[in-house]
This record gives sequence, structure tokens and C-alpha cells, in this order.
Amino acid sequence: AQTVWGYDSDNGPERWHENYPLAKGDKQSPIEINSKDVKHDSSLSSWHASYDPGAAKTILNNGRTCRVVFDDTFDRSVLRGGPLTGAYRLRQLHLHWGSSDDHGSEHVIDGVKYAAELHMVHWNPKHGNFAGALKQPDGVAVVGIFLKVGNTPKPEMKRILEEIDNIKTKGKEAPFQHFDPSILFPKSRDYWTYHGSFTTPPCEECITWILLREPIEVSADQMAKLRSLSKNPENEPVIPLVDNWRPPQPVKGRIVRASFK
Ligand SMILES: NS(=O)(=O)c1c(F)c(F)c(S(=O)(=O)CCO)c(N[C@H]2CCc3ccccc32)c1F
Ligand SMILES: [Zn+2]
Repeated sequence: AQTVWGYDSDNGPERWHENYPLAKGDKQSPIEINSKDVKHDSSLSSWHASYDPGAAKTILNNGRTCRVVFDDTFDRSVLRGGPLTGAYRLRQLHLHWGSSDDHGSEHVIDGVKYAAELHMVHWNPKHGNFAGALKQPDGVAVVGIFLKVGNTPKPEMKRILEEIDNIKTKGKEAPFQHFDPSILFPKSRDYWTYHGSFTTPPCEECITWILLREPIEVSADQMAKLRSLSKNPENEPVIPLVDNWRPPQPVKGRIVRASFK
């Protein structure tokens, strides 16, 4: 039987292309960003998020990540500006993390792997619905925020981490309301942007990536909390949900632009 994709040796990123041929495309994500190859683009405007806290609905452990989903049936929580044309609707946010603090992010910056990377997935309503947007090069925009372990953890991460105990195993879902994810943004709005793909199958190349330069801080305990999630369903042997990151993919001549000098 076809093994469902995952992050283990028998179903991990090196084998995704067997069932998802796009995984071997020329515009795959994540990538390694080297500052010396980045092009400062003074024409890049700043990005703006206007999120309605009431749009937050539930938090879910889908066995691959922990995901918060939002009501995206109208322009309720949107991202504008930066490299984007028009308003993109916030659909979900999720994280990638490692089995220890020295790795876990998907994008790697000048050789630095962060402990985790938070993604806010938005889609372009001009394409009708999310499924339609997946098929367009300007269909999706993902804001990536790096998480580093420090001793002045950002209190705003607490809300997500407090819910972890209610979604320990695959398939567990809990209400997650009255949450404005823009509280997670760092102070600086500096970002890198490039064109790439989902970092999970089906790996469609429909994403405008907006990676924030300034990481946010989490505590070692908060990272341990994230690592306490399991990828197995309830009442099955415990398999820790860790190392759910895809390694950097070939840049293949793509230009990474920076909004800052
Ligand atoms: N790093 S990332 O931003 O590329 C990215 C993920 F890493 C990730 F895990 C997910 S998922 O939905 O939790 C699991 C895969 O469906 C999605 N969800 C997307 C991927 C494709 C798809 C299809 C339907 C609904 C959501 C998604 C995702 F966009
Ligand atoms: Zn992601």
C-alpha cells in the first residue's frame, strides 16, 4: 500500500516525489538564504496584516503539525502589501520544529537553523477558493516567523502552547477562539521574499514567501511543550511529533529579495 507521506526514512522528503512529482520542481521550498546572494529591492513596500480575532476557530493536531484554522469565507483576516497584489485571506497557521533546540526551522539563514518556524498561510481570493489558489503562481502567501530559544520568551506564544495539552494526539482538535495571530509578529517588519512552494506534499509552486528577518523568542520549556505532541492517534504507541521540517531545496537561479539593506 502507498505509505502516506511523512518525515520518516520510509516516507520522508527524499521519497515524496514518488507520489508527488511536483516535489522535484524548480521552485521548491524551503531554501537556504545567503545574505550575499540577496538583492535589496527598494520598491518593496511594507506588508500589513489586519486580522479579526473572531476569525480564529480551532487548533488541531493533524499528526504532522499543530495547526490553528481561521474562518476564510470572506475578507475577514487579510494580509496586504509587501510583494503582494491585493488582499490574501488567512486560512491557517502551523509550526515546524526539531527534536532539539539547535534545529527545526525549514528555511536556513546564513547557515543558521532556528529551533522552529511558524507559518501563516494566506490565499488569494481572486482564484475563487483555496483549491483554485493552489494552482496559481500568485495563489498563496505564507508569512514565516523564526523561533529562537532565549530567556525573554514572547508571552504571546503562550496561548498556542497552553492548548497543546488538549491536542496531544493525532486527530485531536480543540476550540481556539478570540486570537489575533499578529501579536506573534516581531518588532521589525524587515523581510525576505521569493517564489516557492508548499513545504509539504503536494508541494505546489504557488507560494509568495515572506520571511521575517527578526526571530521571536521562546523558552526551552515552550519548545519542550511543542515536542510533547505525538504523531500517533490516542491509545496507540507514543511517537513524538518532532522534526517535521523539510530540508532546504535547490534555489535553481531564483532571486531572493530583501525589503531592507
Ligand atoms: N509549510 S506549508 O505552509 O507549505 C504547509 C505545511 F507545512 C503543512 F503542514 C500544511 S498542513 O495542512 O498542516 C498538512 C499538509 O496538508 C499546509 N497546508 C497546506 C498544504 C497543501 C494544502 C492543501 C489543503 C489544505 C492545506 C494545505 C501547508 F501549507
Ligand atoms: Zn509550514
